[in-house]
Amino acid sequence: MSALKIENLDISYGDSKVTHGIGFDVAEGESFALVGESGSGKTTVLKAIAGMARSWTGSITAFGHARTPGIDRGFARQCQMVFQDPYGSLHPRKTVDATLSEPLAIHGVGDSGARVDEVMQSVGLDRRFRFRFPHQLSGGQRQRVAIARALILKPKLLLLDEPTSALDVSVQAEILNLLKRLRREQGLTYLMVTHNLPVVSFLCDRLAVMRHGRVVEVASVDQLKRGELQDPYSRELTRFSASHPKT
Ligand SMILES: Nc1ncnc2c1ncn2[C@@H]1O[C@H](COP(=O)(O)OP(=O)(O)OP(=O)(O)O)[C@@H](O)[C@H]1O
Repeated sequence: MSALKIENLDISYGDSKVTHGIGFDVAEGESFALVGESGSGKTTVLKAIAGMARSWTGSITAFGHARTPGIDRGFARQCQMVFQDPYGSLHPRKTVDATLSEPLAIHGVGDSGARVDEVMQSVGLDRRFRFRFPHQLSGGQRQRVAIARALILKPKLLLLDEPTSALDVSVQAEILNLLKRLRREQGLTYLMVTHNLPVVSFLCDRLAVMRHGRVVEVASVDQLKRGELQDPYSRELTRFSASHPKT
């Protein structure tokens, strides 16, 4: 079974159609990147999968569960999103404990104290941060909280929207290593939007290249590293990519 299957996905904002017939499959345990030009619709695809796009047609299926438009709690248990800016995505007046307990309460999961402890430990957040507010944390700690919140319901699939681009360079490597370890330890599947091809090489197995709202090529990261992408735009995009990040 695929972890995620996207078929013929057209997403619109008002009268404006942003994506055209998007389709790709992500295997269970795979880390898959969406790359491509700015404005090509990468984040919009993640938002549609996460239930944050109002108007779309086509199909979005995670672990055999077809998403229904709007709130779909069954889908949310399987699939959670981590946003680019951990400061903007965390509620300024909620402590780490409140942020992490909330999804458990919404989904009626008991024993939140133990689960909050467990997830904080898994993302490397010290217990003394539990009752701090976002402004009392560093950028890297805030992104760990955002990742912990995404993991609290034990989803199998994480949607990662530029998860390190808002962070200081020295912190980016820490978060990338954390994501790599979490995937290995918890058997997670990732769908990640990024502009950073070395990050793709470091964390992903395959990639789809998007342009003008369409997927122009799906390739393996090995093909990317060997310079074997076929589509002219993909080749142009990857010309400047080189090595792995030093993590
Ligand atoms: N809320 C919105 N309302 C209307 N149009 C939007 C909205 N969000 C995005 N768009 C438009 O949809 C298109 C795709 O945007 P999207 O953010 O998905 O692109 P992207 O590939 O992720 O770009 P980037 O790499 O710069 O983040 C753009 O033309 C953008 O202007």
